[in-house]
Amino acid sequence: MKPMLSTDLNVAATTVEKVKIEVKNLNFYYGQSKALKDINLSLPERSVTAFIGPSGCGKSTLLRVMNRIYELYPKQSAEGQVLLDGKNILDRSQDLNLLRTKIGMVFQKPTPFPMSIYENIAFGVRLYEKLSKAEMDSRVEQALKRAALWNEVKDKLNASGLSLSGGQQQRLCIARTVAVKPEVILLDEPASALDPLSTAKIEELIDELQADYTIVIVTHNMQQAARVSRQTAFMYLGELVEFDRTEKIFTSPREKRTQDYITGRFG
Ligand SMILES: Nc1ncnc2c1ncn2[C@@H]1O[C@H](COP(=O)(O)OP(=O)(O)OP(=O)(O)O)[C@@H](O)[C@H]1O
Repeated sequence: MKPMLSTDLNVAATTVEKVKIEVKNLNFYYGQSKALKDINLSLPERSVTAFIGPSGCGKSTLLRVMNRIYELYPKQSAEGQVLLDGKNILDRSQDLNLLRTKIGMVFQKPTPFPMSIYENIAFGVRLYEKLSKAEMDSRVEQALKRAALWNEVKDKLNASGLSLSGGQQQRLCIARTVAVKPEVILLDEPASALDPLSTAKIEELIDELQADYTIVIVTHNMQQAARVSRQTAFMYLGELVEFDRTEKIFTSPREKRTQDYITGRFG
């Protein structure tokens, strides 16, 4: 357990709390092009952290490093460390399957599998655990309840996941992520394709989930960052410009570039 120090620039909290993810001297490359420049930040456990900044500043790249999804693509590489509970997940000896059970990810566009609502959830669980039918039924129900979708789908668990509305599909994807019992949930603009009502539901859900999970959200929407997160990282041109408590970032940021961005002067 590593305490956060309130004197450090990259520290969001003033109280001592457990750091879940610590990014150290992280650089990221798409081929020759450097997309992340010496990023350092510590994310506290069981709270929501938002990444904000203008298009192309590296928010999604930073999120994608956190579960090594970039490794699926040739010519993408990371240098430095991302420590999950003190262990470097970028270390090749780390088991990728185990990592993916610990760190789940939800994408901008809802991506249900072309299978039933029930199977959308059971499929991922089966990859990692052998459960009886009753146990699986219970896991599916719990996950759907957690994602605030149970009441809407409990009578049609055999219907296709694709038959749901966009907002319901996104909650199904969150249920699918929650069902494998991760420790961290990465959300890449999870509400940007949704209407205001569905967006509000997703935000409520994020608020509830932070009691049990460490959540990182990339968002273009500054009001959303202000509503859902406890700490916010402002990025610009691949650099982490400022990281602090969300209230501080939005009311009295330390850096002029942050001030200019949050007041809409660029971006
Ligand atoms: N697959 C890729 N190949 C090459 N360069 C890429 C690739 N994906 C992203 N980049 C570049 O890396 C930089 C950071 O992109 P990234 O998608 O992380 O930004 P972002 O802040 O999430 O942007 P947005 O808000 O528009 O999604 C940009 O300059 C982008 O052009």
